[in-house]
Formats: sequence, C-alpha cells, structure tokens
Amino acid sequence: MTTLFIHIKQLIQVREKGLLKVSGKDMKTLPFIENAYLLIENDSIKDFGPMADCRSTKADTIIDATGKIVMPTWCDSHTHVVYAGNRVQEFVDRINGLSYEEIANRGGGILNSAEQLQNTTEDDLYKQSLARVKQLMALGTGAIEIKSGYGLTVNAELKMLRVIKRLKTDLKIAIKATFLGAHAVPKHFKDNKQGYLNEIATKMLPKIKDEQLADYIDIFCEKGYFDLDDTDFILTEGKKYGLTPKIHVNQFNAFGGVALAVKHKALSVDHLEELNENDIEALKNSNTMPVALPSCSYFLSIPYTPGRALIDAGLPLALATDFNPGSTPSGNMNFVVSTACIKMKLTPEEAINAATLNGAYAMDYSNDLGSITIGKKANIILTKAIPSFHYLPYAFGENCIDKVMINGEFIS
Ligand SMILES: N=CN[C@@H](CCC(=O)O)C(=O)O
Ligand SMILES: [Zn+2]
Repeated sequence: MTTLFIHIKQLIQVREKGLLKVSGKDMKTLPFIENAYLLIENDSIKDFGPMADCRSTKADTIIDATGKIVMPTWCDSHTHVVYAGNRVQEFVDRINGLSYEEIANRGGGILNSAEQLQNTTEDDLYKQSLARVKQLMALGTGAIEIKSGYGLTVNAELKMLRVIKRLKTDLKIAIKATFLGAHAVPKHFKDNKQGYLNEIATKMLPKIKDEQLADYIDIFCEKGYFDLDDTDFILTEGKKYGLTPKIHVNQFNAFGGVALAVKHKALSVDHLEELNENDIEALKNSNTMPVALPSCSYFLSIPYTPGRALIDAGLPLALATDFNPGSTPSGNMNFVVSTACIKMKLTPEEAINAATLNGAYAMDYSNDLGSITIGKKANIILTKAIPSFHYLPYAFGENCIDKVMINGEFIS
C-alpha cells in the first residue's frame, strides 16, 4: 500500500535519522523542502525530496498537495484526557472571583473530578475518553501521553489505567500511560498523607506492574499537594517498578522540584510557570525535557512558562496541551503552538519543533515519530492551501488541517 504526495508547497520538519531532540539555538531552524514529494509505504515514510528528484510516478494513492503544507503530526506529551464529566461549574465560579486554589481548598478541583470518576463505570469512562481522543486526532495529534490521577483509590486508579490500555489497543495513535496516583491527597486520607503514599507504594504500584499498565510515574510536586520528600519517595518507589519519572512541578511555586526530578533522571518536567535560575541550572547537562503547557496558563490566567529563557539558556523545550477538565479543557495542539508564539514569544520554527520532535522525545517516541524521516511512522498532517508554515500559528483559531494520516492511513 503506497501513498504519494506530490507538489507539496512546503514539506516541513525534514530530518536525518538519529536526531532525538533539538535544543537552544537549533530550535530556530525548522528544515523544509519547497515543492516536494513524500512517499509513504504501508505505515512508514519511504522517501521524500524535491519534486525534481521524484522518481516514483506510481502509487496506490496520489495526492496533489499544491499550495499545501505537509508535516509530522503533533506529539502531545502531557494530557489527562481520561476523565469523567466536566468542571463547568468551577469555570463559572472562577469567573465570579474564586481562584483555582480556593476552589481546590473547598473540596473542588482534582477531588471533584475524582468523585465523578469513582462514580463512573469503566465502559462509560472509556466511551467519554475515546470520543475526546478521536477529536484530538482530527486536530492533528498523532501521539499522546495520558495520565491517571483522577481515581485516587486503588480501584479507580486501575480503572483509569485500564481505560488507557484499551485506548492503546483500539486506536492507531501512539499512546504512553503515566501513573499519577499522587495527584492529590484523597478525602479518605485527609490528615494522613503518608498513609496514602504508602497505599500507592504497596497496593497500587504492584498491581500496575502485574498488568503492565504504565510507562511513567508522576506526582504533583506543589505546595498544598506533595512536597520534596513525598516526591523523592514516590519517584523512588515508581522506579523500583520500572517506571520513569515525568512530573508536574513549578506550576504555582518553585522550591527545588526541578533539581530533584533531574536527580531522578526524569524524562520531563512539566508546567514550569514559576521558574528560577537554579531550575535552569539544574536542567543544563541533563537529559530531562522541560515541557510548557500554555493552554493551562491561558485558561487559569497564570504566568506562561518562560520558554524564551529556557531556549536562550541552550535548553530544549516541548509543548503539550495538559488537556484536563479543571485547568485546561482543550486538547488542541494548534492552539498550543499559536499561544506559544503569541504569549511566550517562540518563533513558529521553535514552537513547531517543540510540538513535534521534542514532544516525541518527552514520550520516548522520537526514534519513530516527530519528524519527516525515512523509516519513521507515517503520521502526517496535510494542511489546506495556506501561504506558508508561519501561517499555522498566525491564524490562531482557524482550522488549517485538511487531512490527518496515522500509520499510513487517513483518519479524516
Ligand atoms: N496541576 C495538576 N494537575 C492538572 C490539573 C488538575 C485539575 O485541575 O484537574 C494540571 O496539570 O493542570
Ligand atoms: Zn497536568
């Protein structure tokens, strides 16, 4: 089965094999070929180059991409897309003056989502989540990470992770699963945080390992949630079960969580709305990817991650949605890329690098996804006719996508 795209206006993010992430100044370059072709064979990228070099004239499907951009699909390395119901009332409460923290302190927030999820059957949770993931795929996302963390009991956390496993089996999109049992202290452990952490270590992690339900271990390292000792404990316990750390840190306060995550060889540190020099120093000479979540900053009206400072310090940066019912009820990576340019002052080249190759890195997928590279999976966005790739973040809110291909097959 072959598909040949011809006369592509710009084929972007073309890379040699072996490049797993881009950092610092290199993020300003987004290699592309004008008037290009791209040949897909079965589920992989077989060949590409300038039209003048196009030797293949036969394929099962030929697509004339005149005026259009072809690029790798978005790699969304931070989502909570498996959740039950919504938190619309909290949205209205915030408009009327309550803060995110005040809502959480009143028993809303994560605990509200946990209650809704505990009262939802696994099948219903699967259906709600499947609909969301399909929506994201149509918006150009070809790989996602999904977290647990709205269960907060042994059964409900396992329910979430089993739903993620079903999504992995049923959908073509690449999915990584993260265990975020330490998302908040549940009501039944109020005043006994260590009791809950012990439950995670002794009851949840062994079952997760038995059923092979997770790739990563996460914790919400934040004042009022889990401190540095808790984070050290959970990451140590998770690693005993083969789970790599990938954590929520510095959303509202910076107090050493980044350095601790680096010490634990975290794959990524996510949020970073509050960032200081020590955090930046800790990330230098590490393999940990900083991940910014600009839709969360937009929705909560909190500071944007200082992405410019990270890149200017020579570091890499990834962009992700944080799709969840409380702080970011949107999984649209196109909006994330626009917002990173508009609010964080990333160039379109930097933002697209951050949302493709670096996003793939933050899920251990950059050997297979995140760029137009021979041998990588054929996860492709074909845009509508647009002036250039710079138009993608510029035309925020406009749907510029014509078709999305996942593993060599068009899904829309
Ligand atoms: N900050 C922690 N967790 C989620 C949101 C949790 C919620 O409000 O439901 C986040 O990444 O923003
Ligand atoms: Zn999150």
